[in-house]
Amino acid sequence: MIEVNNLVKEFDGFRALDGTDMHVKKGAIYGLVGPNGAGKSTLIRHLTGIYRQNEGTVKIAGEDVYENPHIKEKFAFIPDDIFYFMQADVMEMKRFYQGMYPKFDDKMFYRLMEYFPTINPKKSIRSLSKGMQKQVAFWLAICTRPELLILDEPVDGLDPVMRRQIWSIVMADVAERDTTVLVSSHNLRELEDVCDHVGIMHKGKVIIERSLSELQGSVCKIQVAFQAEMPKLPENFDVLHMSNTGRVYTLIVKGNPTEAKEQLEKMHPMLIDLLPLTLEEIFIYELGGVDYEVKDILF
Ligand SMILES: Nc1ncnc2c1ncn2[C@@H]1O[C@H](COP(=O)(O)OP(=O)(O)OP(=O)(O)O)[C@@H](O)[C@H]1O
Repeated sequence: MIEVNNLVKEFDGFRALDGTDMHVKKGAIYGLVGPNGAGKSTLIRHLTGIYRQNEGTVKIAGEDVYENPHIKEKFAFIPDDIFYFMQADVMEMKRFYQGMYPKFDDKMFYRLMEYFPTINPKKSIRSLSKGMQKQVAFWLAICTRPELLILDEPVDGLDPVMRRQIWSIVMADVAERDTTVLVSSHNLRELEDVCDHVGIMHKGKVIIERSLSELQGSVCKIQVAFQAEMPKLPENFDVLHMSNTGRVYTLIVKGNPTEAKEQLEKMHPMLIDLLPLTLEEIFIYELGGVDYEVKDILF
């Protein structure tokens, strides 16, 4: 559904995107993550046709995006800072969307109304809170029946109940219509629950692009305790991080979790346990700690 190849974007000689590649399959829920300034928003602005690239290609459903009005009917975009005609109310915005999106589903609009009980559709958007304005953005976006939903920090500013509500509406749409979702977020905990693919951006490049299960199968956390001191680990053991509380050591190891555990078992530990790694832990260890120095990427 999305094909980005060797994308370069320069601002006054600075390469915000430096040969970015990204591939998102139809029906995927793809989480785009990366530290501040990695280039996520710049990449999204190319996908939504706002920026023209210096080099490379940006395609949605096989078509070039820039200056292609036809492609805009296929996707809905919810940016971090939503733009509305502030004097307009929700009903007026709905009419505006209906004019722009031929597939706008009026019945769905009224069906979804019950999910947004605090929003009075006759009140001007200006008088709604920031979180409520975001709810309206989702409400209208889903009704456009997009093939692709592009979300930049989508649930920022929403309360926990509404976050869950919004995700359940999006997931239902994905299940029913095979919608593709690209979501950029810093909230890794939330992405972990909804995404099936992840792209990690760093310094203008997508440095890792994998299914979540592959990613979780390529680094592991092992807790291990030995009778005496910690023995020397095998030569091929690629330890990204090690900490201990007394004799219990916690190792973050690169590679296949089962194989890593089997190797340690040969050293006759008193205790050994394979623990799941969260996406947040993978992100931090893959990018080499809080300074985000990429030093241990072997993929
Ligand atoms: N219009 C612009 N003019 C000049 N530099 C820009 C412009 N837009 C982005 N940049 C630079 O490009 C780099 C990438 O910015 P971008 O906003 O894409 O990052 P991001 O990954 O979305 O960051 P964040 O997580 O903080 O939102 C940054 O160094 C930023 O300063």
